Amino acid sequence: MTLAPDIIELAARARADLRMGVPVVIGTSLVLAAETLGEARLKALQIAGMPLVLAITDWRARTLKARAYDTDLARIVVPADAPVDWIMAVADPADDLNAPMKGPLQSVRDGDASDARLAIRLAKDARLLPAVLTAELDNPTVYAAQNSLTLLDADALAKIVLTPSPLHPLVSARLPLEVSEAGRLHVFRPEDGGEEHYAIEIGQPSRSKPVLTRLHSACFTGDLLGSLKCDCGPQLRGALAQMGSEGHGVLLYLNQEGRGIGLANKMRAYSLQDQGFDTVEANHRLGFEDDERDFRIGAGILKSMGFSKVRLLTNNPAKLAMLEANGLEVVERVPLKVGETHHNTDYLATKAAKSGHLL
Ligand SMILES: Nc1nc2c(ncn2[C@@H]2O[C@H](COP(=O)(O)OP(=O)(O)OP(=O)(O)O)[C@@H](O)[C@H]2O)c(=O)[nH]1
Ligand SMILES: [Zn+2]
Repeated sequence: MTLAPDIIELAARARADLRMGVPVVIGTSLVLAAETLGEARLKALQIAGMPLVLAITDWRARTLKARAYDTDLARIVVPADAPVDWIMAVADPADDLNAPMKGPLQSVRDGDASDARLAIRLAKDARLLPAVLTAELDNPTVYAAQNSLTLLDADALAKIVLTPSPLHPLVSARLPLEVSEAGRLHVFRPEDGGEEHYAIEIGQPSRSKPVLTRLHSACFTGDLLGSLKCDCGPQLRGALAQMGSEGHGVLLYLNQEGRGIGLANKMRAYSLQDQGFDTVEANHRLGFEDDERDFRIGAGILKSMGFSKVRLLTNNPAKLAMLEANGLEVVERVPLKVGETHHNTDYLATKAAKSGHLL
């Protein structure tokens, strides 16, 4: 057996490289994340005379009024002498309102966008802004070897990126809680080096009856700091309290901070909200979908714990649909209306108007 890393391991390595500002090779493209691009590497590429393209999502392209010939993304031509600031101004909306955009931006029409699409997926998975600098390589294998870069086969990568990694129960231990002394915390670890997720089991819920369930997405600001901008903290404590008073339930704590964009990007979104954009518009200006979470992860954990029927504590119909589509029976939706403050009225109203949340 070979000791060489397989495609899942190479993808994990590539995510770490991109976060560090190290280039990776995907298919025939050299790729760097815009957010971590350094002046020295950009200069080296420019001196080598490599034509550079900045790939952004169609959401970001819409804000910048750039043509997205590749439907879900746009490949923007980078001027030969562009500094890092130019690239960041395209990638990051922080200064959109202050600094009028340089433009018009020219989009590439010819060629294949599939390497760029995979690169944006990896940048999102690395919780970076979805914007990547790319350059076409004549001989990707030799270039990667000469520069000690991670080399990913595009077809192999395409096969793994869209399916969530299998999760395995790692450890569980008794955890007495304020709401119930019969608490137990289970840790699940994915095979792809990504975030671990947790299940908090209260009591000993029967596996043959519907279990009171909450799929809670991590919210550092709401869960831990008592942020008034969202309703996450009260929802977390409310759900646990209800499980405690009924004597059993299961709360999945999914590490999908900021609806899957990560805390740094969520803070970027909060800055945009201070400029007057709502929660959905802020995600779009950053180049993200409204919601980047994958609820298949939650369905997988529930099934592996032996549950098949749930009473789901939520106001979000997308969670009901995703569980049903992934083999769980939702016998009841239990509303979870807690934590309204005068800071989050607009946030909750936007979720109802744009994300279909039930009031
Ligand atoms: N991107 C982004 N994420 C946010 C914002 N405010 C809160 N979040 C995140 O949104 C997620 C809220 O998740 P959940 O508690 O599962 O809520 P939900 O999808 O609204 O559904 P229910 O609470 O079940 O009704 C957490 O990951 C928060 O970090 C925001 O303005 N922008
Ligand atoms: Zn929150």
